[in-house]
Amino acid sequence: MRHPVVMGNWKLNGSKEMVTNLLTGLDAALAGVEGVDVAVAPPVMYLDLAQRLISQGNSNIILGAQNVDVNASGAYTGDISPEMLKDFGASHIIIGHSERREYHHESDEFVAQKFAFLKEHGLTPVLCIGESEAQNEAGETVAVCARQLDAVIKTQGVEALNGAIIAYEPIWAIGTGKAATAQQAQEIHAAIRAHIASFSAEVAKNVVIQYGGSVKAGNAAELFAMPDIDGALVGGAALDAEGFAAIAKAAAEAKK
Ligand SMILES: O=C(CO)COP(=O)(O)O
Repeated sequence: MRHPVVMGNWKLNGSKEMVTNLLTGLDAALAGVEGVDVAVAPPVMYLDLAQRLISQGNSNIILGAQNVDVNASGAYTGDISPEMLKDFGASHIIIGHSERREYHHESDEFVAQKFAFLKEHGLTPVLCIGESEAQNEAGETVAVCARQLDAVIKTQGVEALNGAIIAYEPIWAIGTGKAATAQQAQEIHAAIRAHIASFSAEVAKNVVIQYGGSVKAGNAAELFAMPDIDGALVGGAALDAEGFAAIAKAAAEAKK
């Protein structure tokens, strides 16, 4: 049975005060919650503070980050390495988010390089895939997701997906309040899993596939009721401790 993972992607939001309030509130709101891995990805500036707050709390919040670069050290101004993320206890690292693919022109190949680099350093890639509205309307959703996955599978082997997390995030659903319906998302998740199964049934059975895009406390339960939706990558709703904890609880409840 796959263990659900609910992760908050805080994007470019935060201050020392906000990080303190959010993590303190989340720790309290998650008291007694079991059966779901809960992770947060603050901006890297706040990893140190987040690590300290999490270690003082009682719930096992997993620390993550929103990006990694592809060099280990040296003359790469502005870059962040896997070992630096590890140094602050961050284990679950988001790569290939559509905002980075779009605003930073990250290609499938570059994202795959990041994937390999994270694995090499023992970190968990949270690989985002997903189609634009135009691609969706053109019926290209599954082909786009398969192409984004194949950049990893065909260069690193399908076993590279063992222990990694895939986040299916349709771009048209991100920050729009227009989430995919549970049925729509299930259909694509099943197709993604079937694509992976065409390489290895075992890997496909075990890989966690999160849904992301306007997940809220109000639609989480119906999404998690779907057999191939193993958790969520949450943006806006992850900035509220109670609301985010409610999403995590819905995952724990649905996957009992
Ligand atoms: O991009 C997302 C998570 O990575 C989803 O963002 P929203 O939950 O704000 O739609």
